[in-house]
Amino acid sequence: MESPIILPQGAISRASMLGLVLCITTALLNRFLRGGKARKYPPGPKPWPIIGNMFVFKGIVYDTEATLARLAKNFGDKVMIWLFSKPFLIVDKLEDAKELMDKRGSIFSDRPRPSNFVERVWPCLLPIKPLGDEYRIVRRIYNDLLGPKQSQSVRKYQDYESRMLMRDLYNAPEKFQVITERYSMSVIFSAVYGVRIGRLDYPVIEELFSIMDTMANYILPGSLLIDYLPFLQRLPECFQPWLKFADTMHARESKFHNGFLNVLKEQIEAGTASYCFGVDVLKLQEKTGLSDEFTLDILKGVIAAGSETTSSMLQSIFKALAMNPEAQRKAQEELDRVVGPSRLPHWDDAPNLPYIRALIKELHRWTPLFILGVPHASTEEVVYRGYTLPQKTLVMPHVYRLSRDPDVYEDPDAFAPERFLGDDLDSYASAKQSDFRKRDHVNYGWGRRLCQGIQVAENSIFMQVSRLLWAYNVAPLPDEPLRLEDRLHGIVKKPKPFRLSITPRSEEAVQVVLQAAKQAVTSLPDADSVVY
Ligand code: HEM
Repeated sequence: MESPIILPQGAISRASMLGLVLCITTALLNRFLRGGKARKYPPGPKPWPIIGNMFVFKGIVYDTEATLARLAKNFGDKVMIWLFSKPFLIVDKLEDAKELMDKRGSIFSDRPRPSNFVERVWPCLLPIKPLGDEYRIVRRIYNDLLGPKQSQSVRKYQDYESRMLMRDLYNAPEKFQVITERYSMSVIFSAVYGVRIGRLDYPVIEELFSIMDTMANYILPGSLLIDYLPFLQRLPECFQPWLKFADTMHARESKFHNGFLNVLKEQIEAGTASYCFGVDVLKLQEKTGLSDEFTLDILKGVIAAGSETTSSMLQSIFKALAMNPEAQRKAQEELDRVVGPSRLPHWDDAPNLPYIRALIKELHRWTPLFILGVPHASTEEVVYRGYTLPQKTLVMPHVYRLSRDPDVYEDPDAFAPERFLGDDLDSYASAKQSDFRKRDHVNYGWGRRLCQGIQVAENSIFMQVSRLLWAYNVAPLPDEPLRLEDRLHGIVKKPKPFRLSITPRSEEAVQVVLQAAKQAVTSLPDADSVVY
């Protein structure tokens, strides 16, 4: 269905004509101010008067990989593009990404101000929140919530759900993408609300997917008219129909999440609640008097940041493993030696599985979650390597290229977990290394905006990779060659639906998987009890 506020692809030129008239004064003023001093900007395509590189920007939104490859070929590893007077710097080199977003983190840790539409729907979505008091409060709360100790406390849900996942893969291997989606959703909802998701076809979960699908059309930068014509946000509210729609979506989402929070509150009252992040946030609310809305927004934010990301990563992992049988074989040899044939791998095995650790790092490097990572905005003008980067420059890490930077990774296109053997640091510690060459991968971002869910995510990935390879062989089907570049359009580039062969490694493995699922216990209520 066409929406009056989403920008259909062909409408950009119409939008720009309208913008041309209304932006002219501001843009000329901007140009005059910018041109005051002689500045050398990084190379990039020549901007059009007023609209800048709007058409290149459109290419980045709708045809990301091809457009970025063209820009790199024509202009090198640092490319500046302009959207009206807003500068964007695309970086392809790990050294530059580290220098800007990590070493100059005091300057490059802001986010672009989201449109008033996105702000109204997700007031507390930390990954897109600009710096400010509210950002600092939420970041501090998340630091406490998602730290190593709390992440350990929710491991029991990851263990439980991964047993269900292993069993489901045996029963319906062809549904591995849905099975993985359910696993990721159930882990994050268990961790946040203490409510598990046994099935994806519950009406309440269908409502979640419906909200997510609707919002996917609006959140991608460049998909709304106001992304191109931001001055429209200064019109009186009655002339901004998208705000009414934003309020409706926010209310719909709140209703959904309140259903989950109410189940948790009932459990707390009855004295039967298991530990989850919601328990901590409700205690904090009692202590500090946070409003109900803010409390709910904090919890919503964890779900939003942690569900699609993990699910997408886990699905890519299936594909990467199938494409790399030799690495799979080596991992299985290690699992057989360390874990043996009669039980599933467990947390305690992790320190004794160096190849699995290296394999997980390589999976992050080889098939990163984002092609173009989450942008960092600067709060002041800097001169970097002779180039001026104006205040509010958006640094866009080209994660796919960064993960194949030949200055750091030998034979970067090869899938070679061996490159990480001997690197015992976890991804969080590795991100803090001052030498960019020593960091394992950049899938969790940089500096002060580094992903706060690393521990939760890494635990989920360890459970899936170690148990999957212990129990199953994953291989491509003869009639379906697998290609990394087959991804869906969206912020998180999920793999397009694909098929695989997933077969048990032995009859004994099947028995262990079925037994482990049978013996698994949980006291968490299921989402079918949620009233929304
Ligand atoms: C494999 C899974 C995941 C990947 C690859 C991932 C990656 C990322 C990336 C690239 C960023 C932006 C970093 C930057 O701007 O430099 C980010 C931000 C964030 N992530 Fe994750 N993430 C994952 C899972 C999770 C999970 C499970 C949670 C929560 C439980 C989470 C919570 C967050 C939060 C709160 C932020 C915002 C940080 C900020 O802007 O200050 N993430 N993540």
